[in-house]
Order: sequence, then C-alpha cells, then structure tokens
Amino acid sequence: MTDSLVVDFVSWFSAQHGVLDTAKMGIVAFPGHGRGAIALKDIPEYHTIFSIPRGLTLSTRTSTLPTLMGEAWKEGGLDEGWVGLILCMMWEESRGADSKWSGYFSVLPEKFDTPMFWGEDDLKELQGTAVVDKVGRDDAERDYHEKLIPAVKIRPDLFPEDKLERYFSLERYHLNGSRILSRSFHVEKWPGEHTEGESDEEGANEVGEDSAMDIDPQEPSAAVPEEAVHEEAPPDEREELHAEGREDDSDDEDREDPADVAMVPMADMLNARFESENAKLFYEEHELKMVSTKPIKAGEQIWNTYGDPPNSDLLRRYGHVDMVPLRSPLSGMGNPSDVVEVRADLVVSVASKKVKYDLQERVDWWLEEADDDVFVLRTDCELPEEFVSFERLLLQSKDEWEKTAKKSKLPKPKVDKDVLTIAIDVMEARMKEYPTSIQEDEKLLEPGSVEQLSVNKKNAVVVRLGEKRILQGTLKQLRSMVAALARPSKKRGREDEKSGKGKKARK
Ligand SMILES: C[S@@+](CC[C@H](N)C(=O)[O-])C[C@H]1O[C@@H](n2cnc3c(N)ncnc32)[C@H](O)[C@@H]1O
Repeated sequence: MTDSLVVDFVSWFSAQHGVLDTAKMGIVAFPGHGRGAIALKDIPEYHTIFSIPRGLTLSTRTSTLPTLMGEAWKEGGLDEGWVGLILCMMWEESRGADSKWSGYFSVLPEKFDTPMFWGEDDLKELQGTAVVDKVGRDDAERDYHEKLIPAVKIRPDLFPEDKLERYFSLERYHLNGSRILSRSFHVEKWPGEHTEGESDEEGANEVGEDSAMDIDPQEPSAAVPEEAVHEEAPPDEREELHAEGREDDSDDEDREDPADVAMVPMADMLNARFESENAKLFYEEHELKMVSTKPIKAGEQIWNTYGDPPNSDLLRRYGHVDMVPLRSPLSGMGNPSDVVEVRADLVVSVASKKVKYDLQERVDWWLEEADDDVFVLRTDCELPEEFVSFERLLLQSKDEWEKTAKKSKLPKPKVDKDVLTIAIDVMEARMKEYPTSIQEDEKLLEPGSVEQLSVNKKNAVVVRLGEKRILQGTLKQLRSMVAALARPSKKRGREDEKSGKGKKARK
C-alpha cells in the first residue's frame, strides 16, 4: 500500500531542492521499525543516495524565530539547551503551510514508546536498570515553565492565543523533545559561515544531551575517499568516555552547542541496528549527503548508525532495543554494546562490612582524583581497571592509604583474593537490585509467552536481562579466578593465564 504521507513528503522534499535518488531508495514500513529506507536497486559503495541543502535542516540557525524574537531570545535563556529548538519546532508547526517545513511535520512521529511516556507500572519493570534515573522528565519540564511559556506570553503576535493549546502544550513540548532526542543530527557550521546573532564562542551554551546522530564533515571537494573523512566519536561514545573517566574527557567535549543540533528531513527516515550501518550522513559547505558506506543489495534496508548504544540508551532515546547474537563469553541474543552501571556507593557499602576503619575520607579523595562514581561493566564481563583500583583503595591499610594520598596516585588495579571476594559480593548485591531473576526474564521472552507482553514490558525485560547477563558472566569469571587461586600455585599459574587473570581490564 502506498503511504500517501510519504508521497507528499517526497514531493515536498524535492520542491525544497532536496535531491533523492528515487530509482535507488524507497521509504517503506518495516514491521516493528516504523518506516525505513529500502534499496530499490543495488547501490554501490560511496553512492550519494540523497542530499539536503543546509537551509532545509531545521535548527535554531535556520528557523527565523530567533531573529524575530530579537534580544528576548538570549535574555529568556532560549539559546541554552534544547528549549530553543523545541520552541522553533512548535512555532514552525503552528504556522501550517506558511512554514518551510510544513511537508516535514506530517512524517514526524506523534507518539513515542520511550520510558518518558510510560506509566508507573511499566516504569517499575525497569527497576535496577540504567534507564530509571535518566528519564529526566522533571528537568525538561522546568525549562518549559521557566523559559518557553514566558517567551510565548510576551509575543502574542508570534504565538496567538488560539494556537497555544494545540501547538504549545506541555505534551507537545515533550513530544518535540523526543523528536529531537531520537531524530536530530549534530551539524556544525561550515568554517567561516556566520549566522546572525550567534556567538562565535567555542562551547557557548552547550546542551547536556547530545543529538541523536552524529555526522561527519566532508572534505569540500566532490570526490571523497573514505580516508578523507574525519571520523568523530558518536555522541554515546562520548558519554561513555565521560562515564569511564578517561583522561581526555572533559565537560566541554561532552556537550554540544545547541545551535549544532538539527532536524534533518529525509536523513531521519533511516533506522539503525547494531553494526549494520551501510550509509552515513556527511556535511559539506552547502549541503548534507547520505552516502552508502558499503554496497547495498536491492531489497535490503538502508541503515544509518546511532552510535551502537546499549539497549538502556536505545530504549530511553529511541524507544526500541537491539537483539543480535551476543559474543563470547556471553551467548544468546542481545545487544553486544550493553553495559551495567555499578555505583561506587554500592562498592563502599559492601567493602565497609569487611573493614574496620571509616572509608569516607578515601571515598572523598577518590571522587576528587578519579571523578568516577559509577563503574561500567561491559559484555566482555571483565572488571574495569577503575573498579579494581577503587576496591584496592578501600582495602588499603592505614599506612598504604596515607602514602596513596600523599603521592596523589590511584592504586594499581591489581587483582587478588580480597579484591575478587568483594567484587563477587558487589555483583551479587547489584543483581539483587532487579526485582526478577534471569530465569524469570528468559521465560517471559520465550515463544508462547513473549506474545502476551506489551511492547513496553518486552523492551523492559530485554534491557534488564541484558544487564543481568553481564553481571552473571562477570560473576562466573570472578568465581573461576577465586577457584584458581585456591589451587596449588604451579597449576594455578597455568590456569590464571587461561582465565585471563592479570589481563588488563578494558579502559
Ligand atoms: C531516526 S528515526 C528512523 C525512522 C522511523 N522508523 C520513522 O518511522 O520515521 C528513529 C526511530 O526509528 C525506530 N527505529 C530505528 N531503528 C530501529 C530498530 N532497529 N528497531 C526498531 N525500531 C527502530 C525507532 O522508533 C526510533 O525512534
């Protein structure tokens, strides 16, 4: 069946000087994925599938609203965070056919499956996962009340009373916020490009949450071999860098200029799946181009990348989860990018039962020096170095601790029996934070049972099961290391090598 909204959208796109290779790409419904792009013919590598003039992207740079609002834009804090872009989207949509983007709004979602819109019962299913504390509905609402509504009130000429309920409600605010979270791109200005009223200060007014997808600047020349492309860390990788406390992380790198966050019609029609990317968006001086990064066979889906985040982030930002074969030491289906977050305070509460001294001073020192209050375990099921180093700090004798503080150096991440035993207790305690067991979750996802689950509940089970499998895998490795230590030393040496003891944890 032809999707008439898509037909209208494609004509609007062409009328606005977007160029789509209609012989090669179609937009169709993929069961469970919404709409997506399909190759209608074989597409060779490095083929431009469509291009979008920069002016057709929708951002605070391209909408005329900030200019019409004048000084009030900055004075009202609309140049900070996403609230300005949300207001631009609401305003453009409220203008109907007068807006340049009128043909775009009709293909944007009106409903999301993300936890932001879940009821209490569904949210309970996520207990223990990394999603719970990150939904951020209250923070988002603060901007609505403190910035957006005052701006709307002072300009009834731009925001007429009779349009407020339909286009500027709190519900529409959340909807547009979610459209940005799941569909926006990071599009930087071309060097030398100047936008009226915009500060040139680096990192000015950065936003805490990155755009949904990153794109690469392309060399200004037309022919672009892959090597010429500057690869940037996708947004979620940057979040991970921060979470892992690498030396090169800094808040400035973690955050983006809100004016760089852009809605990109057509480019946001592409779905993504773990390591399936076969096309990518690049930007040039005047246009953005979706280019195939691999040959794509006729009938195949054209996939973008969202940076392969863990299922907890996929669910929170996009409303879906990835299920692909897992890699050793895990098995079955899941997301190989999954992570479990283990709070440092859980480690402290477990360790404090084993030691006789007060740990507060060491914990404060750690937070100052390492800035890591959460440890991230991955599907390789290895203890992160930072976790081991933190444990060692908590276990140090008074003398050792004094030396550590004096030298201002984190303890070496050396694993021994005490470290392993506490790590096991921590993993067991972390596992208890989920209200259900692995077996119960696996049963819920079995054929015959999974069909009875709502989409939200199924996704919640997939997220929590993915996290629990990492904990289970890590526990298995830790227990075998303890068992190896208990064996006579000659045999142990050989087994330690096999079990990876002494191997550096992933940083
Ligand atoms: C950038 S849009 C892609 C186009 C979208 N499917 C549509 O119908 O407009 C991102 C949204 O597509 C859906 N999506 C993308 N990849 C998916 C996948 N692998 N499985 C299920 N849904 C997916 C999610 O709803 C996500 O929020």
